[in-house]
Parts: sequence; structure tokens; C-alpha cells
Amino acid sequence: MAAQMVDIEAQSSFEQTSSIFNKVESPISLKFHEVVYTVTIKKQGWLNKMKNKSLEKQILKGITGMVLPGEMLAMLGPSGCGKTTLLTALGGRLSGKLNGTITYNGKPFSSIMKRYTGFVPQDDVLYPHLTVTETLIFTALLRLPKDLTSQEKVTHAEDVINQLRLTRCKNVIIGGPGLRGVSGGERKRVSIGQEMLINPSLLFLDEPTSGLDSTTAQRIVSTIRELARGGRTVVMTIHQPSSKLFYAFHKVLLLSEGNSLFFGKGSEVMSYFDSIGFSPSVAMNPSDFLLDLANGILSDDSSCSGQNEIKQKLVLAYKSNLANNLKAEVLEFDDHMTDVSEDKKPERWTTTWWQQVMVLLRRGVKERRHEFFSSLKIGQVIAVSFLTGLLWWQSETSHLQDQSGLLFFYTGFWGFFPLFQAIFTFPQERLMLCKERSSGMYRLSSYFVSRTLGDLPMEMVLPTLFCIITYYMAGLKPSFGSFMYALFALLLSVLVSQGLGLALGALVMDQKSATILGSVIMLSFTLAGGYYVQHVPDFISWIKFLSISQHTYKLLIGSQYERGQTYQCGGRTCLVTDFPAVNSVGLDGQVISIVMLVVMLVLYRVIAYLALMRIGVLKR
Ligand SMILES: Nc1ncnc2c1ncn2[C@@H]1O[C@H](COP(=O)(O)OP(=O)(O)OP(=O)(O)O)[C@@H](O)[C@H]1O
Repeated sequence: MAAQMVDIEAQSSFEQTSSIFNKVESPISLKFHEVVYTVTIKKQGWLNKMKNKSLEKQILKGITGMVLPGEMLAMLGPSGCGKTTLLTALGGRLSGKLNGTITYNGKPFSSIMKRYTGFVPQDDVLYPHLTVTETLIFTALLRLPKDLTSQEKVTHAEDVINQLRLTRCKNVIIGGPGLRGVSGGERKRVSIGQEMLINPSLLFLDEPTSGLDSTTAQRIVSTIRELARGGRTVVMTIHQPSSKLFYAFHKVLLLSEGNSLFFGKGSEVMSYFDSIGFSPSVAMNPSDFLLDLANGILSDDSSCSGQNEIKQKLVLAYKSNLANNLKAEVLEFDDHMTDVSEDKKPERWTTTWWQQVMVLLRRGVKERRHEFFSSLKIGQVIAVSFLTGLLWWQSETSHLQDQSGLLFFYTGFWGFFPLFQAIFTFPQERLMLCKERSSGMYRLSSYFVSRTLGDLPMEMVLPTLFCIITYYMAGLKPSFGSFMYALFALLLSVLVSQGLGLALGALVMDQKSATILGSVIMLSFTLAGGYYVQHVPDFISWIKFLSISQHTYKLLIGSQYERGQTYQCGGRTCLVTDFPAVNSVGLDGQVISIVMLVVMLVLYRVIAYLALMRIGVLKR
């Protein structure tokens, strides 16, 4: 009986601790004082491109405020007034010229603070082919501390699914452009759920209700309010909340062109504007009225006249009526209640390097399984293999021109194909990488290893299939050793080209530019490969040492022919090494070519890694 009681208590305590609406362990007070953000915009003269003009633009012009645990602050204002910029600054993700002070329990933002912060961006960044459950479970496995077992993490994710009312769609894929998945509201709740898993003390949400119907918006805001009730500090931007939603917020910050027009309790906003002579002539939704004001429009006047004067008047009214009291209140408030970074000192990473690699590998395989088994890709390679095999059907050494042509085709096809597959890898994943690295989810090295290893089996299977089909159909040297050497050369070349693609993608981070750059580089390597041109002028002959094609071609030639080997040429016996397309690369220096390819294999990946470090963290 006693044991049963203990069991029940343990279960109910687990249910309590696993509830996302539970009280937070480390409440955080957020204060921001006179926040100014300036960007430098470069203007290039059209006529005189050398004359680069740059001009400074102030996006935030001294914003002050304070949000306490349990409170929900809504930032309102017209499009472009600086809401997202301020939210990003408060979330510790804004780089550049940021002045003023932002403190979290009296301390500046630190990497430890990332662990207490949830940030839901305006555009949901989710993998389209994962289901709701998979998305949340993988996030739980990566973000929850290592002292929880995998089963506990899964239970936690399921708990979030239930509490965010996602049960109905838990096995539906997220979806994306051209791929039917969950609805917009459900997607938003998945994004919120990802942040809720870590039970954040601070929660930032950028327009969590945009594009949703009012009932769904209402539901999302009440969920967030419930989260705030657990002692979380919640800040969100919102466009045009309904009256019902508006009064759900504890505090409201109204912005106009980077200026504050109001900061205070939502319930006091209408009486404040009334006191300075602005009140709606007819009963209207407070947020509509506030947006009109922030645009300089009075409710009974839809004309555009005097908008700037009205805005100026409102800014001055804020400065003389509210700003000083607010600043004094913010400065005087004692927020050194709990220093999370001192007391709890959590580790930098919640999971080990190895755990991160394994989870990321599993997630990658699930997300890209449709690509691995793409019948189009496999069909393409098989079709090219059989066509090649038929064209070179049982070729003989006496047809040296044909055989060397086939070997050079190997280098070309397996140079371009993996390059263009790899070039898209990082540009396509950029947003996800930025989002997850910004929340300190995993190390860049674990992501890099899992991303480059995950695709490897398929990258190896296709060229192997190609080599088996064409090698024997084309009647190349039948010994097993020669076949294995040719296969080794081909696979090495695939890995190097893949590395080059990864590096270009990571350096340029734009699919179109990387593709153009990749094709120019690969074309130069192919031209310098030793097949098309044998008499390369000295001043440019260095290019062949960098050419993946040249080294691979040399190894492939080495797999088929030996020194002193002859062939029948026009009724005579000629040396294979005298044939121009063989002579240009020669049979010597096989080891040097292998070393060069191995060096390139490592070097290109190091370049890709270093390039990714630049964009590791999401900054505006
Ligand atoms: N890095 C930057 N360089 C130049 N301009 C910038 C930069 N960041 C923001 N801006 C400009 O600052 C202004 C405020 O942008 P922000 O995204 O914060 O507005 P917003 O209020 O969130 O708008 P919306 O409601 O449309 O999302 C905009 O005019 C934007 O173009």
C-alpha cells in the first residue's frame, strides 16, 4: 500500500514537472533602458559606382520599459516601426550598433541566458517532411538536459503535444510550399511547443497570431497567457489584436517610427490618450485606434494631412508625461532577485557531442528519406550507366581513344553530379541552422559531422552502381584489382567534389550564385583535366594540380594500363603511354594524385566548416 502511494506520488510529481504550464524555476525580470539601434545603409551612386555613400538610420530611438515574471508585454505599431528589431534586441540576437542597456535580473545577456530564453520567430522554421510528433521529439532530444532519459524526453514532447492541443494532427507532416501539411495555426503551435519544451523563463514571440483567424489567434494568446501565469516573462509583437485579445495583455508598448508613444498597462492606454486629447469619436477596437494614432491618423479623419505633426505631438506627449517616470521606475526597480547565471550555472550544452550527432543523423535521415530513395535520381544514374555501357560496349584497348574518352567521362560525370547535389546543402539549411544555433541547441561541429556523414551512404551507392554497370559492359580491364582501383578513384573524386560543393555553398550561401561559381570552377578543372588539351601554356599549367578531374583521370588511366603496354594502332604496335590523351597525364605520380585528392577532401570540408562559423548564430 505504502509502495503504491509512493508510486502515485512519483507519477503525480512527474506529471506536475512535465507540465509546460508549470511554474518556472528561475523567473527573470527584463529591463530595457533608452535602447537605441542604428544601422548603416550603403548607398551606391548609380552614375559613379566608386562613390559609395553610407548613411545612418536610427531604427530604435531610445525605448524604455520593464517586464516582470508573470507579465505579458505586447508591442504594437504599424509595419516597419521597429517591433521585430526591438524583440530581437531583447532576445539577445541583434548584432550591430545597439546602445542603451538591456538587463536580465540585472545582468547583461550571456550565452547561459540562451538556455532560459525561448524565441519564436515570425516565420516558422520547421522541417516540412517531419510530423508534428517527430519535430517535437527531436527538439526534446536535443534541448532537454542529459540527466533525463530518452523516454522521459519523449514523454515531455508528448505532454507538450497534448497541452498545445496538437493531438489531432500529431502524425501529420508539417508541410511546406507544394506539400500539404498541418494548418498555419497548428504550425505556429508547433513552433511555440519547441520553445516550451525547455520551460523557458523568458519567451519572445514575433507576431504569433499573424495570418490566423481570430478564434485560433485567441486560442494561441490564451495559451501564451497561461504560460506567463507560470512565472514566465513574455514579450510579443502583434499587429492588430481584437479587443478581446488586447485586454489579455498586461502591458502594452506602442511604437511609431522607432519612438515610444506609450508604455504601460493595457487597461490604462485609452485613458492616457484621452488625457492628452486623443480619443476615438466612435467606439472602436483599441488596437485599431492605437495603430491609427501611431500612423498619425485621427479616427475621425482619414486624410493624410498633418500626419507628421500628430506623430510629433504624440512623441512629445510621451516624453513629457510618461518617459521620466518610467525611466525612474526602471532604474529604481530591484531586479537582483535570483541570478540564474550564478546560482544554477547550467552547462553550455544540454547534450553530449555524440548524442547531438546521433540525434541529428536520425533527424536528417527522416527528413531526407524521400531524397535518398528518389526514383528520379536513381533512375537518372541507371539510365546514364546503361547508355554509357551500350555506347562503349565491349571496347578494346586498340580503341584507346574510346577507352580514354570513357575514363574521362567518368571524371566529368562524377565531378559535376556530387558537386551540384552538395552545393544546395547549406544554403537550404541556413535558416534552420541559424534558428537552432541561436538557441544553443547543438555544437556546429556535431551538425557538420552529421550533415556530411548522413548523405554519405547514398553518395557512395550511386557511383558504385554506375561503375559496376559501365565497367563490365564497356569491357574495361577485367581483373578485380583494376576494377577496385577504378572504383576507389571514382569514390575519392566524388568525396572531393562533394566537399567543394559544400564549401562553395557555405561560402556563398546563395544557391544561384553558388551554382554559377561551381560550374565555372568545375568546367575549368575539366578543361585542365588532360584530355581535351595537352599543350597547356606554362603560365596557366598550375591549374591542373588543383584539378579534381586531372587527378582522377590519372588514377583511372593508372587502373587500366601499365608502363610498356602496347596496343594496335593502324596496323602498327604502339606504346599506350605515347597516346596523347594518356601521355598528357602519364602513368607516374599515382600516389601524388591520391595525396592531392585526400588533401582537397579535407581542405574543402575545413573551408565549409569555417564558412559556416560566420553564420552560426541568427543575427539581424
Ligand atoms: N539591418 C537593417 N538594415 C536596414 N534597415 C533595417 C535593418 N533592420 C531593420 N531595418 C528597417 O527598420 C525598420 C523596422 O523594421 P522591423 O522589422 O523591426 O519592423 P516591424 O515593426 O517589425 O515591421 P513588421 O510589422 O512589418 O514586421 C524597417 O523599416 C526595416 O526596413
